[in-house]
Amino acid sequence: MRADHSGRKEAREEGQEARRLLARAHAENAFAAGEAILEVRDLVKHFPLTQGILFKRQVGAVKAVDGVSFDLHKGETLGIVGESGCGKSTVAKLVTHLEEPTAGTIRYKGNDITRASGRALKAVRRNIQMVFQDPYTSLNPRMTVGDIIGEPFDIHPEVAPKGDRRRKVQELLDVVGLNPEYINRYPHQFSGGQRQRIGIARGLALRPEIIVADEPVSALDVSVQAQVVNLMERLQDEFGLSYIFIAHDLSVVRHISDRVGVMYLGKLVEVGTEAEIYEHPTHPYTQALLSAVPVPDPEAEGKRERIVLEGDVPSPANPPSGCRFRTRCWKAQQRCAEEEPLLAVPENFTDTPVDQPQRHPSACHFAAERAAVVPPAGG
Ligand SMILES: Nc1ncnc2c1ncn2[C@@H]1O[C@H](COP(=O)(O)OP(=O)(O)OP(=O)(O)O)[C@@H](O)[C@H]1O
Repeated sequence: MRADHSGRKEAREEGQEARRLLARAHAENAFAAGEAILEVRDLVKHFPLTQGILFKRQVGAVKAVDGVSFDLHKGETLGIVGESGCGKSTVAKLVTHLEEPTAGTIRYKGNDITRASGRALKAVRRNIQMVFQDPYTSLNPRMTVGDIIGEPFDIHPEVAPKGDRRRKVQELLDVVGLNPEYINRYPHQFSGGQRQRIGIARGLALRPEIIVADEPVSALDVSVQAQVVNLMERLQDEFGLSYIFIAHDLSVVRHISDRVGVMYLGKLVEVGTEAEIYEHPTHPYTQALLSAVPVPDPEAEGKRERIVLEGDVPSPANPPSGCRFRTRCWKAQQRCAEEEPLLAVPENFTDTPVDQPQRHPSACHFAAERAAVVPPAGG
């Protein structure tokens, strides 16, 4: 019995290794084909947990991001979704170099920028810009809109020489749909949506190639959210931008994203195209998240089954062994506690034709489709 068990375990480990290699080869191919503008591999950020006042000693670590890999392609929007505390903002800060990773690599156009410093870091910061969540607190209330939008030019005067700045800022105001004559106004004179437009104009000032938007519309009224998302889509087309769009709201992410990554406790658990994730999710966590999205049609709402997750999200300082989602998962078995599922095409879909939407990376030993959890797009 025992020999049989260890034999199966060995076979499983071999299978896992093969899938790990395949996943890596696939990622490398994608880059070799010149598709990826940004490659993130095995990114880790652990924040030390310390105790003591005079003599601080480390007693553990918050595993905010724990082995995240993805590619971002030119002109693409990659949405990242997940509950509060799953590590989305930390991923954003790592990609934009506001935090230094504990491990892993970030490559921009083939160059390793993980620990870039000096000139290289300046160039990275110019090309990868961030738009923040809260337009009410992220803009300095004492600065005029012109100074806020033009501030990046102080660090990169080559983009806009002093005499040219006012015109450049007015152009940017126009591009984001604000009156260029508002250049001398202060943030409090604008609505939430207008303030987020100012934040976007500032993000665009240096003509970046990538914008990382961390919950850019979460603080706005629903009616204003759509306007800002539409503006971002228009700017993407106009300037050939690539976006990493972070949000906890699955409906907002669906609207703008080409691909979506679902995060849970510091890891990506499922990645796929918008249709793969929303219409053919195979990870139980994604299915639970989607089942909680409100459906506008009361009849459809009445018919669908809502998955209620039990328990709270475990602490990222002490995540469960094996699959991190297992403590809240209705499918969990012994294997889930012993063996961490990889983010790859699940075993039971490896024979599925490649063009089938259910065949996409999902980190679950028991990945399976679950029908009709969300309304069709636009429904
Ligand atoms: N500077 C820090 N020091 C210690 N722990 C941190 C720090 N920044 C984030 N964390 C922790 O890391 C985990 C992930 O946080 P993060 O803000 O990335 O999550 P999130 O998914 O963006 O959530 P939210 O939407 O609430 O911002 C959380 O448990 C958080 O408390």
